[in-house]
Amino acid sequence: GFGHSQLQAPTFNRILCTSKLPWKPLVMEYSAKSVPEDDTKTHLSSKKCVPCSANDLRPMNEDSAGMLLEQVPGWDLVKENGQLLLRKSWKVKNFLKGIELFQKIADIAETEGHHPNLHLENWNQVRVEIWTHTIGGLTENDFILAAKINELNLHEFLRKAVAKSKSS
Ligand SMILES: C[C@H](O)[C@H](O)[C@H]1CNC2=NC(N)=NC(=O)C2=N1
Repeated sequence: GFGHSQLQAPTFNRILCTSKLPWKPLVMEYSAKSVPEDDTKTHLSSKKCVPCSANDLRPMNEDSAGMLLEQVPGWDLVKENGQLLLRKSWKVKNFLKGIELFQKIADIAETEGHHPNLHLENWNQVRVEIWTHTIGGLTENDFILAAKINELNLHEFLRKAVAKSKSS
């Protein structure tokens, strides 16, 4: 087996917040067009990703991301090289289950037109990272995709849930 430490983010990544922690936003408004203002009560998983064009999307700030993070349990908010992203890890039963999980996630991504980075390492460690590449940051699209991935029934794929890192 392997220890939890191997599943944690590399040290140069700063985990800002996990969705299990309560988030106390200092700023109660979403930034600019990252999140439509009249739309904040609709559950993310029932929304649709919008096309990502740098013209009308701006990356959301940490406070906004922290608020939306509450709606995507198990996802971490990570800052990497000054850029925010969403990350979630699972330990799958075997390599092929990892590939099958990728296919399920890919189906969602293709339907939404929004795509995560998929990692399968050390035969059974799956890590999914999501951000909006076109703008180099997080938009509501990323949280919508994370919420839809959360709706997958992963029972047949998982060995057991990967423990979250204890530090934050
Ligand atoms: C037009 C279309 O929305 C873009 O090409 C999409 C496709 N999927 C994408 N996925 C992600 N994660 N970020 C993007 O910027 C992105 N761009």
